[in-house]
Amino acid sequence: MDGPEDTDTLLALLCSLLPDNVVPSQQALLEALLQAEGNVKIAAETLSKQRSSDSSKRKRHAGLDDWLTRSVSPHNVEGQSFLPSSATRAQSQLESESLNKKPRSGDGVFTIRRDSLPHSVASIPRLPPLMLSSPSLVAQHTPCTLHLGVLPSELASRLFYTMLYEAQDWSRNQWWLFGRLVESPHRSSLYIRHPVDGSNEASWQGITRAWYNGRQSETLKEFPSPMEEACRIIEKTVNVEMRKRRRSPLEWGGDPDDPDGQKFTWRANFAAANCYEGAKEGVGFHSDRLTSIGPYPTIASLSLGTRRVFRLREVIALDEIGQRTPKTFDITLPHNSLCIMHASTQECFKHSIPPRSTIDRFHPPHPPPADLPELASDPGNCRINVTFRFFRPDFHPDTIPRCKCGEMTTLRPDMKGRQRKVGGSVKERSESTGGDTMGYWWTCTAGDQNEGKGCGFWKVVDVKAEGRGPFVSDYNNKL
Ligand SMILES: O=C(O)CCC(=O)C(=O)O
Ligand SMILES: [Fe+2]
Repeated sequence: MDGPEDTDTLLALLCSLLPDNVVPSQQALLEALLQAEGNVKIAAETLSKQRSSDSSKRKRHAGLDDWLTRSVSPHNVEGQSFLPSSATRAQSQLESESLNKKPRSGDGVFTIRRDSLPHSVASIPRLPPLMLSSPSLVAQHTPCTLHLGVLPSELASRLFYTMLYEAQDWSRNQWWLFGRLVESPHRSSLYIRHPVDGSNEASWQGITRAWYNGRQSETLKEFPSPMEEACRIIEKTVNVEMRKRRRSPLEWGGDPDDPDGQKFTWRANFAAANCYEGAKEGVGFHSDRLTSIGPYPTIASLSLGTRRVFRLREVIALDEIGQRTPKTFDITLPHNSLCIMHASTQECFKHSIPPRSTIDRFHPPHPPPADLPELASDPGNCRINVTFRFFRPDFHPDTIPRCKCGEMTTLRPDMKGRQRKVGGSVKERSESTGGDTMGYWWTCTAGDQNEGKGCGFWKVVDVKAEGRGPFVSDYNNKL
């Protein structure tokens, strides 16, 4: 999973730490986070303790709401994130520094952070999530498709048990936020498929460092055999689906033909696996890091075990703010379902697995494989997610620009349309002309690990000058 870039991740983390009977408003959550200088554990303790004195607090929250609303002015509606995302770090370096500063004595916490407050949290009304309860509704409203019962039932069970066993060694991602080390509320791991483009595994090791937010400890594991079996089936499903869709110019165009002469073949060479144990584990809103998978990637996300809600939230461009409200969609992902995040999902939406108060118990339809050692986790209480991805050779770690910290930079889409030349609604961006209207940055994210201190490096991506490709657009030109 990716490092946190925004308030939502922080809010999700905070929610996951709260007892079921504590359900504060978003403003109350933000206030607690500010007071705790971003330490989610302290914020959670404060909120839990404050619960008994609700009536006096309500008065204070109304005051804060009022203050937040008043603080919004046309020139500062820009930031949707509580923390400036790395993509905007250069222009909001000062904000970022003020966020990392400890409050001076006598400073109201709101006074010192006035410029960096989450304007959009206060200013952009959020529509309640719309539940998309069938594959056709998913396809109609989002750039994703949902495929139920995608694997043979026995293989789905075998892969579930295998990954649950593997998950015992997975770790929680960690990163620095507000000067504190925070931890993802789920465990994850990265897997490599062999052979990868004829290159040796060592050449991809750099990717694990970036993947695990700079921690070198993890080594790449190979796909276990049921994952390989599943991957072959999933590749077929993805290719059938992709061939029905219009391709975006910046998508990978390097594997134009498969052995059957079909145009464009999607394949997976890496997989990121996640394990969510119990109702409270989840992942906050994020879009997947594009550094290795490039623009407009296709990601095939397999769900195994207990069903959970996958939440997608539109990110609207700055010029759309005030004109329309970003939509949020909930998709229930049952055991053995595949959600394909097609091209543009990462550019136009953020996604999350929100924590719940309860989850359905999962009854695996098959017993564990006889040769598998005993599991430490209760299978009825867990969800395994495997996201199959294609790491592009033209975005190999050796070719990724380094920032002044000496670390690999991160590829970020210009989700809010800051540098977009041609205006383009989310619909236009997701449907066709993505390559023409979407810009990208290389940005420093070294601060995720280095006690929050990055160098603020960012530069606009120029895929041609950087010698990347081939893209779908290059392929089309040759026709
Ligand atoms: O568990 C899921 O369905 C989502 C996982 C995810 O967002 C990720 O691995 O980046
Ligand atoms: Fe993700």
